[in-house]
Amino acid sequence: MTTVPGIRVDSASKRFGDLEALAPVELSIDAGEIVTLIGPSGCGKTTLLRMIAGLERPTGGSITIDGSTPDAARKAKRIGFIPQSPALLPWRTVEANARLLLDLNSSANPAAPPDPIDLLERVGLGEFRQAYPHELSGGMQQRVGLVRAFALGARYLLMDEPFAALDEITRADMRHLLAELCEPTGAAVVFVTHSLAEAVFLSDRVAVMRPRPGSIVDTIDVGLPRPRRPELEDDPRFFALESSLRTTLMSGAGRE
Ligand SMILES: Nc1ncnc2c1ncn2[C@@H]1O[C@H](COP(=O)(O)OP(=O)(O)OP(=O)(O)O)[C@@H](O)[C@H]1O
Repeated sequence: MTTVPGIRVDSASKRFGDLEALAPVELSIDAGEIVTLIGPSGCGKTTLLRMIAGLERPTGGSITIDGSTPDAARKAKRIGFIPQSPALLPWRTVEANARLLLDLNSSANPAAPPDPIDLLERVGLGEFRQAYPHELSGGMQQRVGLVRAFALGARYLLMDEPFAALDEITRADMRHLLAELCEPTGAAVVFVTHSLAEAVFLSDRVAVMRPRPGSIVDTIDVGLPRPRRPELEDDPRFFALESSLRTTLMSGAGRE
């Protein structure tokens, strides 16, 4: 059997009753690529992400991950899903929360996943291993959420506005941290956001969406070298890309 590597969204569409949430969408994401979905509220970003995660079934078309169904990919631990709120278990310590997905998925991942303790050190939470979630700030909790997802060693990480609830400064720290974590693991990321800065800083490509019905109107190649460092946000190329993405977003929403 030939395996098609990466995430392939082939004319996938979604209806909720009478509502056409997503018109047929085409999207290909290669191994190791970081792709952002951006667009106004209600354009179907979460719906598309949930279909890729196998949490919603497309009404039409198909989605494959390394040649298998999203459901099979999730069961094989190829996919990690990171929601807006990290939903840590209050009765488990930081370290036990970081290990949670490993504990729930007893069969070993074929690719040796990174050690959660090392990851906690890398994200600056080494001293908080024995703390409980209520003792942490929102940004620290989301860092535990990232560690928990990366510790699973999944090849594909699907993130639904993971930093939306954080203040601007913490949010910037988090995107810098995420970019750093992605490099050694080589994980591909599909990242949903409303933030132009997050889209430009993190992505290899940005898929711009519009609503009624949800669709991808343009895909922008960011073309900046990786690894991305925080200084990039002072680079004129960063501002130029942010501005061009804003224009595409406004015209996609019919506001030009
Ligand atoms: N389970 C559901 N049942 C019915 N309608 C739904 C369901 N999930 C989403 N929708 C509808 O589908 C459309 C797309 O929703 P979705 O949450 O994917 O948009 P979004 O782009 O992620 O929005 P936001 O940026 O506000 O999170 C919306 O009109 C929404 O009301």
